[in-house]
Amino acid sequence: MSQPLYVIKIGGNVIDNPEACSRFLRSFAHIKGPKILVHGGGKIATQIAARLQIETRMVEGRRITDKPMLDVVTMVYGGLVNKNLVAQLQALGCNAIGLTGADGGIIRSVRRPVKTIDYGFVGDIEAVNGEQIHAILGSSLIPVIAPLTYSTSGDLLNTNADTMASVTGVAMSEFYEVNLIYCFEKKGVLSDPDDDTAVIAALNLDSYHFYKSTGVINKGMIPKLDNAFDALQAGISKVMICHADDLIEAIDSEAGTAITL
Ligand SMILES: Nc1ncnc2c1ncn2[C@@H]1O[C@H](COP(=O)(O)OP(=O)(O)O)[C@@H](O)[C@H]1O
Ligand SMILES: CC(=O)N[C@@H](CCC(=O)OP(=O)(O)O)C(=O)O
Repeated sequence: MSQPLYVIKIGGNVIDNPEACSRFLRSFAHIKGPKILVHGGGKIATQIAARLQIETRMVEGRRITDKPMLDVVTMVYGGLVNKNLVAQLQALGCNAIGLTGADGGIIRSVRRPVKTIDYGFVGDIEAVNGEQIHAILGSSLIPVIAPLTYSTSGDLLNTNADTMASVTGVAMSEFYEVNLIYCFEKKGVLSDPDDDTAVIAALNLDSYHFYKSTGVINKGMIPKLDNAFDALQAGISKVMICHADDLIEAIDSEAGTAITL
């Protein structure tokens, strides 16, 4: 059996809370062996854009990214958020290296074609350079990946962080037994949105479709789960969705929601 690799995604609501973020990073630092952190930061991008008087428009959970917004997300994801996470991990003894999809050519995308909506500089992922990421991990570095990719025409493209984590995990399953864990600010996928303790311990495709049809699963959880099921269908060993405080317990299947086909 191949070696385990942990691909952990942390969402913007946790990153935006310094105490919650530092608790999460301490747990992340405890994970032994090869690991990758993929981060979001959507909430912070929205706040900084507002300070610059740039309006945020989201359609189906995706940010409309015109040139001024691309500049904001480049600065926020590739700079502010990524480098602060790297600095904090270094202080915890983790040799983290901050990367966008453009660095080392690790994740290439194509600008999303305009159908009814023009998303602007938003990328749909075309290729992940798993060999390159494997080589970085082989140097005992811990990649911290920002949700930006590059196109063959030289653009940086804004790319959903949940999707970045899923496709990165899939590419790495050629080399490792990949565990993909989505960490956010709730205890898992909930069967009652008003009850934070109503965690669904295991969610398969049938129960997902049921909860989606009743509206219990909605908004940002839908694309997150679509990414989770895509990852399982493409060969990832295990996918969990859990609270950022419960990362270690979720690795041991003692907290959060296990996603199964
Ligand atoms: N059934 C559900 N259980 C938990 N969260 C849900 C559910 N349905 C919708 N959500 C929403 O999904 C959000 C998570 O998606 P998103 O905001 O995209 O996450 P992230 O912070 O990781 O980017 C939660 O903040 C929650 O409001
Ligand atoms: C295209 C697109 O929508 N990109 C996302 C990337 C950040 C992200 O995914 O952040 P969270 O994980 O914190 O939501 C955005 O700009 O909001």
